[in-house]
Amino acid sequence: MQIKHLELTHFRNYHTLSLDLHPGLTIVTGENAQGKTNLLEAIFLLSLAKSHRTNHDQEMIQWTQEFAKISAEIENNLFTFPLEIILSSKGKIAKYNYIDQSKLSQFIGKLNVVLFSPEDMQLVKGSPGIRRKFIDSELGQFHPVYLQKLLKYNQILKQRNTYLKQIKQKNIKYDSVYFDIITEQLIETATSIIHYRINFIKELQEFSRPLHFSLSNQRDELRIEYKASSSKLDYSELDNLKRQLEILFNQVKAREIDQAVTLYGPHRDDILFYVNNNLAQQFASQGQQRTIVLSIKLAELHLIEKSTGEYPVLLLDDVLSELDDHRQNILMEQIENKVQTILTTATIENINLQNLNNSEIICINQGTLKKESIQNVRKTK
Ligand SMILES: Nc1ncnc2c1ncn2[C@@H]1O[C@H](COP(=O)(O)OP(=O)(O)OP(=O)(O)O)[C@@H](O)[C@H]1O
Repeated sequence: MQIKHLELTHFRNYHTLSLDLHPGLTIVTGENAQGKTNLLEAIFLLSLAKSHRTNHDQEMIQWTQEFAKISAEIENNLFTFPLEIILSSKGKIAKYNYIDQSKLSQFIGKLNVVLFSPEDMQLVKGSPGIRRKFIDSELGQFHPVYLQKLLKYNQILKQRNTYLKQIKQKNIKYDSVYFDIITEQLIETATSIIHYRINFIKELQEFSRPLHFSLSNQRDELRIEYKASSSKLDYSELDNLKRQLEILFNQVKAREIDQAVTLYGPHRDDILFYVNNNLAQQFASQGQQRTIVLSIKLAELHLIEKSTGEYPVLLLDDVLSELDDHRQNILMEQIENKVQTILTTATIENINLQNLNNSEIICINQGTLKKESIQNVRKTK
């Protein structure tokens, strides 16, 4: 899958932009605050209908403008199609093939991307919420049904927590029949979310393990585990997961009413990373965290290819120059001639340009782009 053409109107510091994209590697370089990340953010938005760095769509509209528009021509194995997102004070319009998609879940994943940005370093040592967000957005991209289930789970969870609060505040009388019904609905949806997540983690582990091993110079073995919110749940026994959840919810009912919150479920699960059987959350160095995240991101490329039959577009925001030559080489081997990649960097000083042939360099200055041939840049380097 690749982006053939991208157009931006009033998007952050781009007043207008019209750009044909190279099918291989594009290196976007420029000083700080010139619009490199903004460009990747626009592409990410076309994939997941939301930004990777803000929850406020209005922030992406160019100051003093009424709307922002991002459109692109995408090519997959079968055909070429247009995607478009318009942001305004009235909300967000997402179009596939020029037709408004009233449900964003129908739009999400038409373009598949994998993004690796400096914030992803939080994946290993940050809060569990960051890891859940990661799993949700990756699964959501190629399993629209997962997104619907997640949406439903969050609605029921909110409804259940509101009910628990109302009981605690004595605003309403406890109705055990009603409470059992919403609990049952919550368990039903939780069961399928956990199934999806565990299968995803298994596949992620399968693909990332050999990548991690070679990235770490055959030194480190990576293991990824999906961790249940309660030690009473055994996720290796998936066949009776629903029953396990029913027993647990029954046991903690009184405590939940007392604390006015839903104590267990996928909204409190986590992912654990182990390197050579040591918990990475506790001990991994900056370099080891980077290697874990890189192997996960590369594994995702293969996972998406396995699931959709095509490699996604890879977006690397300011991460390549932090990698040593060995890791840069493995990354290049993985993407070469098969994954359209757009990477940003403030300087190309630390980037090994010698083996980069199927690529293009774009120099960016205050939202204005200029293409340079790799041979020219190599000469001046
Ligand atoms: N809504 C907006 N309207 C206009 N300009 C904006 C808007 N939002 C952000 N900007 C501008 O975009 C620029 C930042 O762009 P971006 O985050 O892409 O930088 P960058 O080139 O990736 O820099 P760095 O290398 O520091 O990460 C800043 O100059 C900022 O003022």
